[in-house]
Amino acid sequence: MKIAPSILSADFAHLARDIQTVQQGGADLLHIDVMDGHFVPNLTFGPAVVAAIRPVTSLPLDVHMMVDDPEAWIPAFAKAGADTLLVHVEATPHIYRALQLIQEHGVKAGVVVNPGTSLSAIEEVLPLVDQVLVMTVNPGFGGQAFLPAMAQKVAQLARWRSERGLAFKIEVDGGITDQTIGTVAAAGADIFVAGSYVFAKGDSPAKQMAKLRAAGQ
Ligand SMILES: O=C(CO)[C@H](O)[C@H](O)COP(=O)(O)O
Ligand SMILES: [Fe+2]
Repeated sequence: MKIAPSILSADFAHLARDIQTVQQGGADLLHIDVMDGHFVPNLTFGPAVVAAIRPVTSLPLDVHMMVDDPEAWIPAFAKAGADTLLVHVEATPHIYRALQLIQEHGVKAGVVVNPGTSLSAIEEVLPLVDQVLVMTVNPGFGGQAFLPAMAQKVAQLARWRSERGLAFKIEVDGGITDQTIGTVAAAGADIFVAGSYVFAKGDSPAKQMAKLRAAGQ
C-alpha cells in the first residue's frame, strides 16, 4: 500500500518543512490538490507552486487537477514537474484526448471519478490509464467525512482490472483515517490519500501514517 499525504492540510506558510516531514515520516507520494474556484468551490495551487515544490522533495508528485478545461493546464503542470496528472472525467467532454495529452508529455495519466459519477463514464479509458482515483468525498475541501458506499466502486474496479488483465493502480481520496482505510484497502485500493489525518494536531505525521498502514493491513 502507498500513502500519499495531501498538502491541502499542511501549513502553507511552512510548506517545504511539512513536505520534508512527511517524506522523512515514510510517505510514498505527495498529493497536490489543484482547485480552480470553478470546477470546485475552492482555490488552491497553480503550476508555479508545483514547480517550487519539485526541488524540495524526491517524492513523486501526484497532482489532482480539480479544474475545468484540464487540457489547457496539462502542459504547464507537466513542465512544473508533476509525475502523475489526474483529471476528472466530469471536467472535460474529451477525457480520452486529455489522457493522451498527459502521456504525450511523458507524465503518468490518471482519471478521477466524483462520488456521483458511475464507473461506466470511465470504462472506455481504463486500458489507457496508469491510475484511477475514486473520490471518497465530494471534492473541494479537506476534513470531510468518508462516503462508505464508494468502497463498492473500488471493488468493481478491482474486479475489472483482474478480469481484463489491466494494470492501473486504484487510489482513494477523502476522509481516509485509521477507521475508514480498512474497507477501501479490503476492496482493492493501492494508494491512499490522506490530508487532515496525516497533518492532525497531536501525533506526528510519521505516527499518523504508521497508524494508517497498520489499519490498512
Ligand atoms: O482532493 C481532496 C479534496 O477535494 C483532498 O485530497 C482530500 O480531501 C484530502 O483531504 P482529507 O484527507 O482531509 O479528506
Ligand atoms: Fe485530492
